[in-house]
Amino acid sequence: MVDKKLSGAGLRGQVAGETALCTVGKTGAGLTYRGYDITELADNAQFEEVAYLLLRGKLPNQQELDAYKEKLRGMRALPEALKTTLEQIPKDAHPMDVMRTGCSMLGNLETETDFSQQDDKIDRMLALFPGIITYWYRFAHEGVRIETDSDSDSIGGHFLELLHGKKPNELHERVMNVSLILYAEHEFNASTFTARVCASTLSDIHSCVTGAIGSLRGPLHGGANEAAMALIQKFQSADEAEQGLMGMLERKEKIMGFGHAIYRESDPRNAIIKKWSQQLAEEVGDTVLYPVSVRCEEVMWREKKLFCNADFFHASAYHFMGIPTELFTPIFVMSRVSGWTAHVKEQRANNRIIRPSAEYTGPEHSEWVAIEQR
Ligand SMILES: CC(=O)SCCNC(=O)CCNC(=O)[C@H](O)C(C)(C)COP(=O)(O)OP(=O)(O)OC[C@H]1O[C@@H](n2cnc3c(N)ncnc32)[C@H](O)[C@@H]1OP(=O)(O)O
Ligand SMILES: O=C([O-])CC(=O)C(=O)O
Repeated sequence: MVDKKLSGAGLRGQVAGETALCTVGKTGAGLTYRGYDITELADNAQFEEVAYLLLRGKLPNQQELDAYKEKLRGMRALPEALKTTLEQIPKDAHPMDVMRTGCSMLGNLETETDFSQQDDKIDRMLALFPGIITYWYRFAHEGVRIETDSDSDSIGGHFLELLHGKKPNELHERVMNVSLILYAEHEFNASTFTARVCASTLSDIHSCVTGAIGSLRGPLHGGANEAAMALIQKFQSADEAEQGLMGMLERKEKIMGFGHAIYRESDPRNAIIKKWSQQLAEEVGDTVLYPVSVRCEEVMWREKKLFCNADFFHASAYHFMGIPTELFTPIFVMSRVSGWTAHVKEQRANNRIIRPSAEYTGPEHSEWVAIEQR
């Protein structure tokens, strides 16, 4: 993909606005949040610290971070009416639809009536999203009504604790933290652009995020981590994976978790999550999924010069932590809500309604035909 053209359909390569939040692929491969390199953030930061950076414009000092985490911990309780709504959603619903409904319902219960409330509304979503998805999931699948408070100090640890009903080990909490950092922000991707378009009409924050969840759901965007899992699970060995992929490429099928709209050489998030996936594979004694994933990566590069994006090794990493596949994209939501809402704030601070033009390709003039003559 080295000679990838950033032009043509899909608004590719067109500047659609300004942002001080993020650069993607500036050197062909890099990713920065407010100037900080993603590798450094993943190595050193807590997700809450990164959310603060995106939403408040600077890294917090220790006191600020402690206060921010304390605030988020205090906002984890689900309103009763939201629990009732979640209990109505069928067991076979897609969890992304549950997230969308959960966010939308929250907007009814705790409406943002004035933009001066935006920071509190955003923090509430960050604090509440793990509870929304796990409350529904465990009610629908196990028939239990869980408490959505936990002692966990981090959003990632909180999610795992609610999902599994017990404290995660240190490695799992760490990987969740890294994963949430990697997924937090990515410039004008489809879901973020959705949020900004909605914000540009001066709509409320829950509408912006609800729309963004809908855009993230698709397999060409956030849904790719689930699709990647479905792919690697089909194979019993690396050799079988190679054979399977060659067949798919011959049939010109899309391989989910590969390629990117902006990066030309690699997605810097891949090397990071791949390393953690390997550690988790060692922890669980995996001898299939990780080698299968590595072989897929090798074959795709050798055959198509296509590289793994952020989603591919997330699939095995999440699986090794016992996370059901259908919850993969909702985790993306728990993280990206920080980026989406940082963009909403940025859009609101310097707004003009986003309304591009279209190239008309329809008929020049159509003669009116009465209904009985059609
Ligand atoms: C966190 C994220 O959202 S990352 C993205 C997650 N999405 C996926 O993993 C889905 C699979 N990947 C894709 O569909 C694409 O690579 C996208 C949507 C990410 C980017 O789309 P585009 O920018 O339009 O792709 P691009 O212009 O690089 O495509 C070039 C060629 O490579 C092909 N190609 C791109 N990705 C893939 C893939 N994963 N598998 C097979 N072929 C591919 C395209 O079909 C295209 O071929 P063509 O010229 O014969 O039509
Ligand atoms: O930037 C994109 O088009 C998709 C992506 O990787 C993301 O949103 O994380």
